[in-house]
Amino acid sequence: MAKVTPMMEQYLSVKAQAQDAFLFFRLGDFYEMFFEDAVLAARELEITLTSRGAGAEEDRIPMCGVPYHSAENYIARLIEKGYKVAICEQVEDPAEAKGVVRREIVRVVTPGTVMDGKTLSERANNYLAAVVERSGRWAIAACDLTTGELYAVATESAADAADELAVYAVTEVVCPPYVSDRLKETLEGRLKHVVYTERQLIAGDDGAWLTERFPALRLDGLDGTHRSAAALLLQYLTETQKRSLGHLHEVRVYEPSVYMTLDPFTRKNLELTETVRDRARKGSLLEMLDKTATSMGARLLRRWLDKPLMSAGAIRLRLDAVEALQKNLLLREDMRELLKRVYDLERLSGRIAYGSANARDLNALAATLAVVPELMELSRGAGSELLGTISGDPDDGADIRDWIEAAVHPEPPASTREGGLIRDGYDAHLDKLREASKSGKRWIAELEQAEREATGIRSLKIGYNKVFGYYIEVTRANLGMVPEGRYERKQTLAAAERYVTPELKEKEALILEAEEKMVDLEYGIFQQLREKIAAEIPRLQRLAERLASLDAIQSLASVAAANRYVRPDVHEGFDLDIESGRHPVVESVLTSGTFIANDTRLTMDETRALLITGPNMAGKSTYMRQVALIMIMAQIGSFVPAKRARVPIVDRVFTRIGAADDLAGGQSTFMVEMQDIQTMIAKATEKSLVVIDELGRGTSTGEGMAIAQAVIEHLHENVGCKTLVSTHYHELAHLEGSLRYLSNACMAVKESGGQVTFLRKLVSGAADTSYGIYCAQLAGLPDSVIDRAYALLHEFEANAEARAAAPAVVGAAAGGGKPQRRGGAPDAAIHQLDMFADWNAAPPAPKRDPRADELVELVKRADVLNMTPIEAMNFLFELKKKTLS
Ligand SMILES: Nc1ncnc2c1ncn2[C@@H]1O[C@H](COP(=O)(O)OP(=O)(O)OP(=O)(O)O)[C@@H](O)[C@H]1O
Repeated sequence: MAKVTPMMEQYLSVKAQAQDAFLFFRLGDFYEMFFEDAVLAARELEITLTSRGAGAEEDRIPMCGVPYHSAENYIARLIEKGYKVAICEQVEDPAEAKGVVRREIVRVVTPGTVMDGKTLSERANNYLAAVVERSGRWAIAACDLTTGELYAVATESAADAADELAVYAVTEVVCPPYVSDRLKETLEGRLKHVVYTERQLIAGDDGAWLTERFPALRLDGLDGTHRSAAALLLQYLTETQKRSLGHLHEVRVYEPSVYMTLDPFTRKNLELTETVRDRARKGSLLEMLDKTATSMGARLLRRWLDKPLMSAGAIRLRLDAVEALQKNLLLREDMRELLKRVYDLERLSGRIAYGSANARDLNALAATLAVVPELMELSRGAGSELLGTISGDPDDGADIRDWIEAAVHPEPPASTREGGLIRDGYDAHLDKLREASKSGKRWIAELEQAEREATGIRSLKIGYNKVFGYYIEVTRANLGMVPEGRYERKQTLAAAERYVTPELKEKEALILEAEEKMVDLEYGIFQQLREKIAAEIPRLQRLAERLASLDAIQSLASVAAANRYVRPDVHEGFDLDIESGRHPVVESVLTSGTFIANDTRLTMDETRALLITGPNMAGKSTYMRQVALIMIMAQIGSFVPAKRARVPIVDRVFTRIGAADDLAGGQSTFMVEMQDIQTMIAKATEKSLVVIDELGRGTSTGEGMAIAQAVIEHLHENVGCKTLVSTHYHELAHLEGSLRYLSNACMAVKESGGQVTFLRKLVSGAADTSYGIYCAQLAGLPDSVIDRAYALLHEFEANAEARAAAPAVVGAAAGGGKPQRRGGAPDAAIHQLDMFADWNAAPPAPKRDPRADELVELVKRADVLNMTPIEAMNFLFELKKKTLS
């Protein structure tokens, strides 16, 4: 483009500072976008693309725009789609500008830095993280800009860093390019909707940079790697926010080992915060546990669930507090009622720091502070150490509340630029101006009466509009009575004429001047107050944290009381002993009393691993998940769904479900499963809990079974962790004989009159069958298919028996014999029924056809789940050829 207009020149130079964002360029009442921004925005926002001349006529450029008053909506839509928006405003008064009005970017909104709008959930944090790598250590600095929380943690590998990022459910990651490549590779799409923003590390000394730019920021405990991450994060925030970040006043550093590690897959699979099927909060453990009354409490409870504790002392402190409230219904109810009056102090503080809080926000702050003394009084009386600490802090923000109550009008408008913000009597000058404006208005009201009398026009009115100011209005019928000379015509309407008089004009000038001054003065007073409060933000944040903790504890106590949960006895040993445990979520959706409770005993000296076989639909997955959930609940300080529970502290919970259940995940799910198993084997310790549902299902039976056995043996021999494995491979039951600490268990069923009832009771011993065909029958498959399936099964079993008669090929890895302690026969009342007992006596097996055997063998060996469609076609073609040959 040869020559551009001065305005375009300005646009291009501003755009150069916001390459990776849409530039919303303010022109009058619109934000305009040009060039590629315009083309893309028109498509994403479904708005009309136009063009305008930018210099020479042939250089028409694409453009589109959105009205500034509805820009928030458009910005939110772009952010939701993972874009960034740089907002460029006029920064000088057009009247004073020489040439093009100066324009600057005032803020860049990005997915990780949204401060308001509907993109932001009230009950969840919105984290932005910076990630750096230094000599193999990966540090993360994560910040929720809306609340001012700022954390730093360093991990030893990219995989661990990825786990941490998943905990924060970050929406945006700022990192150098090589780090983003590694993270993307490690996360492999497991963290959905993350925007990667590539930035280089800051040049020079991170620590010096931080102290120079953020002198008030506390950096205790940060090492060099943490500091790099914090500096990168704050540099990005400075670049995008272009304003005070006074509410970020402390970086909290922690060791990853102070919390239980839960990888993204385990979180997802256990449905801790959202369900697998529709990623909804409803149906998750969080939804079950969340009876908080405030958004702060809801966010804190989620953070607790994201990071279960590892210290028995800290867990017991929380449990004591929960117990104190669980036992005291009245206290709990009173607390809840008071908490309902508490506003989101964390986000209010953020808005105050940002200078975007309005007068209503300050009133909300005062209303919140008003509740604090009573809440703390209740908390003090509850009789728990943690509640005592929370209420022991004497700061209730009474001074801040007084400032607000003295100054701010009880019912102010949402805008801070229209006056009406400040109470009468607060500022003498403002009162004077108000009086002047009021007396002017009184004078005008009196004038109306006087003019009616002077002219004899009874319908004469004095009105006001923004364009013409005050005027005297006379209807057309009365125009003849208008005094000649004294009234000056100003505006003609269809039914009336409007006039002014010199004295009305003079009064108007006085009133408007007073009002303008009043608006400015009120805004000035308000701003001063807001800044004064901004200096107290660390206090407000501490208070917010105390209130959030009360709410989270109150929530856990309410849930415990409502669902008959018990206090777990948490200890640092190995043994797990749950009497009559229940699955908190499944139980809540079943009609009361129908959930069948089950015991769990995993001990160092007897059973460390359970191999659970049993029919489909019998409740294996539910049972294993319930054990994991109970352990996680205990470590966040929650009561648990059981009659009694002694729960050891675990460092990690791993879960893995069969590949076939995870098909939505992508192409090679079996590969992903194996990678997860690899991580599990590498990371699990004796203090971990491993839950594997349908191990090795994604490949052929032989290989699947071999892998399952090898993994179980490895966990048993080399790790010694608590393990729950469910399998369809009943053949693996023999492992009980060779693995000292493994026991068989199964889900009991009862049969009567050809009907199978799942009893959902875990009993010792191995199941004989999966009842898969029975399930198929329940699902309504035609009788012909069911009959044929039974016939084939019978045949397969006969083959298997024949093979079993040959020399054994599967040897036990565990050396040494194991005492005979097979699980024993199931309860007499509960038969591990052999569905095929009748079958053995039933029609003789069809005559053996070697060709059919070969086909069956081929089909059995086929790894269908890992075949491409073409391979599957070829395979089918081969089969067909063989049947014809
Ligand atoms: N203890 C229980 N009490 C009552 N109902 C239960 C119980 N456990 C499971 N259920 C019900 O049984 C259904 C099947 O349970 P689950 O998915 O755990 O079975 P499964 O043995 O893992 O089956 P599959 O092997 O087919 O995956 C669940 O949807 C649940 O509603």
